[in-house]
Amino acid sequence: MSEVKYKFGECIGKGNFGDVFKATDKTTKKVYAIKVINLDCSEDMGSLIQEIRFLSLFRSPFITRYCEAFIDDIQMYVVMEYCGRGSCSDLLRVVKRMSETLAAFVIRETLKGLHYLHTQQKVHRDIKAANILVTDNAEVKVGDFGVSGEITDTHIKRKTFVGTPFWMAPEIIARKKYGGYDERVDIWSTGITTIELVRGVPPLLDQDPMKMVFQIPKCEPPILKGDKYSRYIKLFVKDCLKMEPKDRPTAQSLLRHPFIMNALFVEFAKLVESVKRHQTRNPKTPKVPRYKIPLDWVNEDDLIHHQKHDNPNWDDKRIEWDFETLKSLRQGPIGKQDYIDVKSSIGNGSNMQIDTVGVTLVALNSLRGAMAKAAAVNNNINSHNDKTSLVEPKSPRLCTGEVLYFCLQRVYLRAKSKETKRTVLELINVLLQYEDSNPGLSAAIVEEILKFGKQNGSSLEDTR
Ligand SMILES: Nc1ncnc2c1ncn2[C@@H]1O[C@H](COP(=O)(O)OP(=O)(O)OP(=O)(O)O)[C@@H](O)[C@H]1O
Repeated sequence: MSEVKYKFGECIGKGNFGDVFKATDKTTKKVYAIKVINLDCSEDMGSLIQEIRFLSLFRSPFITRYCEAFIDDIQMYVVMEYCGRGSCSDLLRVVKRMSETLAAFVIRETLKGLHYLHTQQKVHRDIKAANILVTDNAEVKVGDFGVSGEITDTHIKRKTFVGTPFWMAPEIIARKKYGGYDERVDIWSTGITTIELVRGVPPLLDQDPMKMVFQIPKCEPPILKGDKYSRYIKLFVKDCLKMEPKDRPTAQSLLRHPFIMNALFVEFAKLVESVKRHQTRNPKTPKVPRYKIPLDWVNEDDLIHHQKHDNPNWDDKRIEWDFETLKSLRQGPIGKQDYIDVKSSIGNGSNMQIDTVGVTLVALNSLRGAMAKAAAVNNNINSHNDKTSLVEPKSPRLCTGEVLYFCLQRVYLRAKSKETKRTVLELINVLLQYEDSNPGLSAAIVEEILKFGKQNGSSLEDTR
């Protein structure tokens, strides 16, 4: 373990690839944000570091600066400019939704950042409120460009469930059909982010992300409906969300859009101030990082949070699940239609090339592969008349193991926070990977739950 020039403070965010920490340069005392990415394999690290070096040459007041990157063990540390107010998604957590003038300001600055990136031949690929950062002085900066995208191009990310597809342009999902994609994917995501800012959530957030992946390239683009929105914002969203990428305006031309003319810095600065006051009155408990960093790199005051993930008895009392949806989920046994939906959404993916979506092609393939293997194993067991097997291989519905993934998808929908959703996706991913090499685990879990249900049916009432 090497000496580092930074002292790590609290964990301020958790992304798909790792945690973000506030950190201080021990000599200059300057504060930075450091993204810690768990790479799990070393071969891609060199090219990632190269990429960060390249990105660190970028200079624009509308993008967060990359300062440097280093590696320790299997983790890469990306040192970035610190944006003290976090992301626009953090702001939305407090204010729920933004007025059109506020959203116009955020989008204007985002478009300036995108214009800069596009002139540098860089496509962001992941524009969403969570990647639009805000400084203490109410400056808005595009963050997280490059890093996530570059990881996408390595096998690290392809093995993993990443993000959610709600902001994703159709051509990223159906690359073959569109013959690739370019910077205009960022214009699509800007349209979705505009809706997210004024409504608090992107369109179709209540949908199953697995189904979304297949629907985005097929369905009509989302529109911003309702009398409370001006025709300018509706038109702006419509212009960004053109199915055909060549019909979308460039970032530069969108800067002259009538909606953008509404942008008011003063309003936004007031909002940032009021959120700051709110956060001072209700300080956030620092997040417990997912990945360990060497404890002697950590500031003493923050040690406790870094150590929590080592403590299996750590009891975080936050209620993470949307129990309101419990009733609708309990309306009776899951219908056949539900099963078919799951199957058909998996089946529809076969002719699509999927990249950085909530459910990757690899994950879907491994689900299919794992299930095929599990079915084969079960068939084999049954053909040998092994009476202990509960699996009906010729069942017209899902095989036993698939039920687990179906249920986990529903659990995903019930999770309230983004972080919990991610954890559920990770769980699905871990199961899929294990299932791939050792078919039968998912079926065994479902069988045990079914057995338990049969034996203890009445005691399975609401035990929450
Ligand atoms: N430079 C920064 N300054 C201050 N806070 C930051 C900075 N970068 C990220 N954060 C905080 O960390 C959170 C998580 O960021 P991160 O980029 O890891 O996640 P994400 O964008 O949600 O997911 P992904 O891994 O797909 O990029 C942000 O929402 C923000 O609150």
